Amino acid sequence: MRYISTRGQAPALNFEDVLLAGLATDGGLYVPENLPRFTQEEIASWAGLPYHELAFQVMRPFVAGSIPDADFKQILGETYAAFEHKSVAPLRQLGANEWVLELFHGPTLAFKDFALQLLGRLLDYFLLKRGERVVIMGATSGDTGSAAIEGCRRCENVDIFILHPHQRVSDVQRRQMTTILGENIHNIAIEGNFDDCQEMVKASFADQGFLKGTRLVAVNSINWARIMAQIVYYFHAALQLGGPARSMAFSVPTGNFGDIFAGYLARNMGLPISQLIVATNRNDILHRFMSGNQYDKDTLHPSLSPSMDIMVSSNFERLLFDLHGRNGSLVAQLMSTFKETGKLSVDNERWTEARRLFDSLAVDDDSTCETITKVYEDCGELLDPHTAIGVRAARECRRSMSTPMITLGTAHPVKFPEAVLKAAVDIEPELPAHLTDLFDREERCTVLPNHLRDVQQFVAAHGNRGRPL
Ligand SMILES: Cc1ncc(COP(=O)(O)O)c(C=O)c1O
Ligand SMILES: N[C@@H](CCOP(=O)(O)O)C(=O)O
Repeated sequence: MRYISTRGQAPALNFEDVLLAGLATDGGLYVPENLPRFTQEEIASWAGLPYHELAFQVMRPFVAGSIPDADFKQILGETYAAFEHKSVAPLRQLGANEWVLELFHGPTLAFKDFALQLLGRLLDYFLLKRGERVVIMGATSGDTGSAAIEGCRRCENVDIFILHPHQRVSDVQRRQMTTILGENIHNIAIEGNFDDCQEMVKASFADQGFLKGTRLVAVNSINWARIMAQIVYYFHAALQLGGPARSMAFSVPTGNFGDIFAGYLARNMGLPISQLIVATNRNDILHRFMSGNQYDKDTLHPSLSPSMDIMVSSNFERLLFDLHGRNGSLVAQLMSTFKETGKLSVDNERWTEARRLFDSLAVDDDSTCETITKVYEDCGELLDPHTAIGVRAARECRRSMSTPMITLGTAHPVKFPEAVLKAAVDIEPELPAHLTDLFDREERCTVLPNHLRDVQQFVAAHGNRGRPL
């Protein structure tokens, strides 16, 4: 399998090199040159497979040529054994033909574990073979950071730097990152917002001189391997509810457009999906694009769903690439206009196509809390605020009552006590056994100003097991 850049100018890479990259050298994101497509019979034959075996079937074409089947199977077996629930991603029924796919039974209680538990193992696999040491830089609004640290903490050849917006992640999220101590683990709190953190990571890919020749690797969803692993659970959910013989609808709490892009790919790979709903919080650039063809930057507002406090949405570029017939020059022009003006719109035909592919809704904090309360009162399921946004959008945008509607349950409510408290439900979620002492653990974190140079100097000074590069 070969991967090409959405801006058309960077060299095509194989899976191993794409995993060990971040942004392409032309600033684009990598996508498969040809998407695999499965027949309905093939998909149907996977019913009842354990999660790691289904993952092998779905992801095998993407890693072809880079990992022998036996090694990939072993890595997947180990990856999904780290999840608490025997189904790995169980479905919970909320109402008539209405479900939540619980993606928070991994070690850090969010959907990011599905890809980052795998990514850490894949990095170890390739880096040990190559005898190479790399630096990881990641930006987080709370969940990617802890999942990346947890996924990579035992990697022998990795130094990891995670940037989060200072005082804009929940206490549980922060502590899940800052209490993992190790000479190769570095948490940096940036005096800015998530977009500032993400921009610094992307700028570092564009200019890697400060790394003195050490390779820079991404753990955010700009890394193709993240998207690849997130495709699997769409198949897993559909197969449990009678797919592919019947089609499904999915509602996806959305920020960086990675998780829903994985659903869009699952549909293009042959899984019958009749509706995909983009559910945002009040930071609604994606909803403004889907509903009015205006992908315009706005002020980023802190919300009760902090992990989705994102304005510039990385994977939107991957969609633009498809909408523009995979023409990299057109995408490069659009992205350059967006960089200069903070605004982007597409021609009417392409926008109509985007609207055919996705429905969307923006949900504010009050409606988020209302939904947490209602769902808890009606069926005893306590939603986290991100999932609640998905459920709200599912209920408001649903097109057919006879099609199963599945909302991705992206995080465990215990990570967001503020929203749960505001929703005034009579239950306080408890941290699972492996995290009960989270608030007693020592924290380590460096606060830095919102300046790229300070961050790059910090990385250069600590990038070799805490010593200078
Ligand atoms: C809990 C949670 N829900 C939803 C999202 C949105 O996912 P994506 O960025 O892939 O759109 C994120 C992070 O971005 C998250 O942490
Ligand atoms: N919500 C994310 C933001 C980063 O998104 P990613 O999927 O591109 O890593 C977070 O919690 O960090």
